Amino acid sequence: MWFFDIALYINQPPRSELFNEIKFIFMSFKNVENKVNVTSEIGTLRRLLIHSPDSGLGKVVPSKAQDWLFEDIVHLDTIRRKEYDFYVKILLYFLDPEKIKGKLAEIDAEASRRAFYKPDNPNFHNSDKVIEIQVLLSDILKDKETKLQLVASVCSLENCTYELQAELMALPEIKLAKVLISGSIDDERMIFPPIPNFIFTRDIGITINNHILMNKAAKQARTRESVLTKYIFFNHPIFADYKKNIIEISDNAHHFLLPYNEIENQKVTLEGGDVMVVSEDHLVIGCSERTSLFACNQVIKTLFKKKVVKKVTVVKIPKKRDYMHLDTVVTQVKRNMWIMLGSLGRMAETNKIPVADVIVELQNIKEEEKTKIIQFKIENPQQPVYFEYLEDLLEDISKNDLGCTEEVKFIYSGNNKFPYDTREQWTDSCNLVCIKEGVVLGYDRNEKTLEVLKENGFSAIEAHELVAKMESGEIDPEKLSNTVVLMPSAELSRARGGFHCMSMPILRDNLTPALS
Ligand SMILES: NC(=O)NCCC[C@H](N)C(=O)O
Repeated sequence: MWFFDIALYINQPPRSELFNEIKFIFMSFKNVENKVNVTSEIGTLRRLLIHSPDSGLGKVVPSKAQDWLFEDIVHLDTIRRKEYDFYVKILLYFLDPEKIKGKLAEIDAEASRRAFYKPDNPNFHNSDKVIEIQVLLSDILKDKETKLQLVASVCSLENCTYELQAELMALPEIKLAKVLISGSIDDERMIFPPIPNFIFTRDIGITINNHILMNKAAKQARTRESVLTKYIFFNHPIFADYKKNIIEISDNAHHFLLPYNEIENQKVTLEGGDVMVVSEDHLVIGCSERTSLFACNQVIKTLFKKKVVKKVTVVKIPKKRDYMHLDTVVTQVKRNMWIMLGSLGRMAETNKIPVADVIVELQNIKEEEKTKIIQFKIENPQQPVYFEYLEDLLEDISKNDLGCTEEVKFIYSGNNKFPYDTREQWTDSCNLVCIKEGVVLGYDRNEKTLEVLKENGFSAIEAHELVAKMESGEIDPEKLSNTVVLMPSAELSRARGGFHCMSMPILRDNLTPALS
């Protein structure tokens, strides 16, 4: 079998002439229930995994907020009632309207005490389209063997005593699922840390066509999420037909023989926010703070060997907290429209603050911060193609993978004007999720970016207004187009992720051919 190492290529200068293989996508618009299939970032969303803020978010203390990857402590009731619940409502109107349409007044009545939104409550919506991961966890815990294995794994990870392990084993599954996620028993007793980032389900795994690539968390604060999801993917009936299609990546062979100080540099880590299925044949991976070059290398080899995709592009972005995953700097809005941070693309030069004398070392650091883009093809991985700018890659995807004939447009965070570009990227201006092509959810606070979206033909509607109008019938979700839904964000944005991060699509419609 051929062997190649992307590290050999990533540091080479980009070639100017790009080789574009023209290929249009003609795919069916057929959906089958309980199917796992995602072939784009923008096809109509049919099923996804989400996780509503659990009580663990309300246990983040200031001294641990940064370690647990939150920028601040959040107010639990506000984040649920005034923010995340709107996300659930909107997803249900689009994906599973029977659950909500005509019932909103009762669902949101004070007397209902949010039962519809609580996964451990008998009146929980329990949608099989908008799938709450805590429900999947409690489902698999009904099996004694799985329960035994999972409790042992978590207890080993969290260094629990044998006595605590026995106590957890004795809990009924619905309660146990809650404890394994929140880290607390009866909401009172903290037994291990919360996993507040579990709301960012994008990062736990990625559906690539009919395969699922599992993550390998880079941060200790997210390792329990990986353990829980591994058991879910391998044991829950909704993934039963796809067991052979679950892809795990592993540490490099004999990594344990390396001295500790070298292990750090050779880590294999991958988080879903770095992985985008942009077409049936093409996967884009960010090599970032969270996803290592070694992981990219392994993913490419595995996907090519299994023939899951034909093309993988690695986008190396600066390893910075600000841009922890690729989807914090770029997401797709329509087949010919992308939203991105200008400083990582062609616009990098335009809003730089002038520096009089830049010393050579600093220049080198700047060089390291440049985005590098390299594309591997299954038929000849040893001859990769380089793209100079992110826009070049995105334009190539729109035109050559998705068959776009119109002009490809780039919406820049904060209109690419300092300081709004960086401020708004920090609060996820570039992290939008498509419910269907051209209908996206994003935070309400990124005003400058929104202005540019509006200039490019988008209307904006506040989440509460959209919900009211879908309930009254004034707006038909099927007919909505070119719209950005402005989601309340005061608390959620402190967790440093947007709606792209808060969604793990498992089924999207395939894109229909582009109209020419
Ligand atoms: N895909 C994403 O960008 N996810 C956001 C993750 C935010 C979370 N606080 C983290 O730092 O991991």
